[in-house]
Amino acid sequence: MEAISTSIAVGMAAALTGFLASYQNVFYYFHECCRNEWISFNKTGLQVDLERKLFGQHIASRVVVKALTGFMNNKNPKKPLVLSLHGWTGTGKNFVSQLMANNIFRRGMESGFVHQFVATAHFPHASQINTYKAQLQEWVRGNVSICGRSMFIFDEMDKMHPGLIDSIKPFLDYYDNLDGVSYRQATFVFLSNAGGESITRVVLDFWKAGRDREEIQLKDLERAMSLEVFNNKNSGFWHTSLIDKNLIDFFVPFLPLEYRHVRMCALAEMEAQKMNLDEDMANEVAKDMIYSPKEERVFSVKGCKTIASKLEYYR
Ligand SMILES: Nc1ncnc2c1ncn2[C@@H]1O[C@H](COP(=O)(O)OP(=O)(O)OP(=O)(O)O)[C@@H](O)[C@H]1O
Repeated sequence: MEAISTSIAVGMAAALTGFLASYQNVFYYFHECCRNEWISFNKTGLQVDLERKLFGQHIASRVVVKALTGFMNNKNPKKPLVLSLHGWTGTGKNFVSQLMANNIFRRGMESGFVHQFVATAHFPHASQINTYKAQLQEWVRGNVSICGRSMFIFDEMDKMHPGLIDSIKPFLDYYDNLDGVSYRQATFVFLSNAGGESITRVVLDFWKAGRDREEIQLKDLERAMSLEVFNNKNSGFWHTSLIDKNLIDFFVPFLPLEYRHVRMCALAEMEAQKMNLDEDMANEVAKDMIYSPKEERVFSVKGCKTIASKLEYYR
């Protein structure tokens, strides 16, 4: 009798465990959690997105795919992935961050594991730097302890207070863990306009020499770009040892966009807004943008920014 009741109890416990496990699976199917169902890198998806949606950025596309593939496939990275995206306004830095998030997190930028900071909006007052430092450190620590695969995007990095950049430095380093939290699976993406002038100079030289833009390689830009970032006294980077200490894994240059790219942006935006594709309107929009330098007028000063609002006007 006793044996029967024991086996019934064991059976019930097993059934309950099974029920709880499947309940948990159903729960996590609908509620985002730090598991593979919600976070997994889709390399092909990223490649396709970059090929189809990102215009004129052959180097950035290549570097981003390479960096993420290596990092996401490594079960035991030695440090978090740190990408620094540089270039003129409107050339696609935020856009690429979104494409990255979309191909790692099922909820993309809406994911609770993707965190975006904008220097001027989130940390506007230099006098409150100590409060910001403490808040930022706690925010990063808290979120990484919930999910190691968290992604942090820092926009306007060049406007960020040097002290604030310094305060996140330990998270980017090769530490096994800090106070019991390991940051090695996390991704940090820094966006800035620093380096934009140097990048433009190199692209202009290629253009003047009649060379194909696609011939430009990362090495053609890297040196000029890092010199500008280093020497720019207004840039937050200048004060810090992020670059000094090799904490940035990849510099990702964004090239200034030309008329043909702006045109493609206009067509893409029409598609996004479910409008009929109108080549003439795309030409008009592209023609109305301002191009620099003064004599050559090759590069759109605002890149593809403001295209969406311009379309409203032409409709
Ligand atoms: N290279 C590009 N290819 C396709 N679309 C682009 C590209 N660059 C910009 N766009 C479009 O323009 C919009 C604005 O660009 P985005 O915000 O990515 O620029 P940014 O480089 O981050 O600029 P900023 O330095 O001012 O923040 C994007 O949402 C996208 O729709």
